[in-house]
Amino acid sequence: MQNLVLLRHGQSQWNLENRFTGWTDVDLSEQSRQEAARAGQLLLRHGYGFDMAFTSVLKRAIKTLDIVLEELDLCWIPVQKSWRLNERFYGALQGLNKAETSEQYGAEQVQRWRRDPHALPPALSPDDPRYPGHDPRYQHLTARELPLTENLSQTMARVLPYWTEQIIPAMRSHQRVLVCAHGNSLRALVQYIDHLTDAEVTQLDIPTGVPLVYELDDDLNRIRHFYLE
Ligand SMILES: O=C(O)[C@H](O)COP(=O)(O)O
Repeated sequence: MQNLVLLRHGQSQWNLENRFTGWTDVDLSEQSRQEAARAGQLLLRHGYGFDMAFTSVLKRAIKTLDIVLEELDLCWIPVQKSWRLNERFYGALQGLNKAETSEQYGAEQVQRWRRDPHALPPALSPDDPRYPGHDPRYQHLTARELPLTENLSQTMARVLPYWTEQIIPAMRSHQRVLVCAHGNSLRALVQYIDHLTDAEVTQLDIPTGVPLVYELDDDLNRIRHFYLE
């Protein structure tokens, strides 16, 4: 048996301000540093150790991971960063306040954009300053890979190659793995690992800063999973 730990970054400044974030590279809030430290302490107390970690190219996940590794005294382990673990790209909603958007479009529509795995938020145009093609960290991406908007099933489609080509091989070579990512990139991963239906994933919310432990058999099938308390 082996463990895999998934962790959503601590509260970001825009989680706090209730704004759609997506690929916007906002920082952690003050509170989240404590959340991340607590996640690290919990992992330490329950005896979890790691040989390698994976995260996105967004600072709220990177900094959360740094704080967790600091608590575990594991700052030295290899950390691999990829855009494929980024938050779901929220298109033209990025930056908007979620409550104000509900007032404008109706709560039901906004809930569909947020949770329905096939609902596409309004798209950006490539000349929008929020388009990731303007950001040097995404320069190696093809035009097809650069999103204008994304639903959860598209997020899953770009997370899965990373899962099968990087994370699974690390676990197959018995590396103990920590993945620090985002609410929706983790929802996509959990839908895949747990074989959730679209109806089930619509109900799924992953809390910030709480380690989600998967116990996997030798074929990396899920035995059980639980949040560390
Ligand atoms: O990108 C965001 O706004 C959040 O990280 C996730 O938001 P959601 O819960 O509205 O999907």
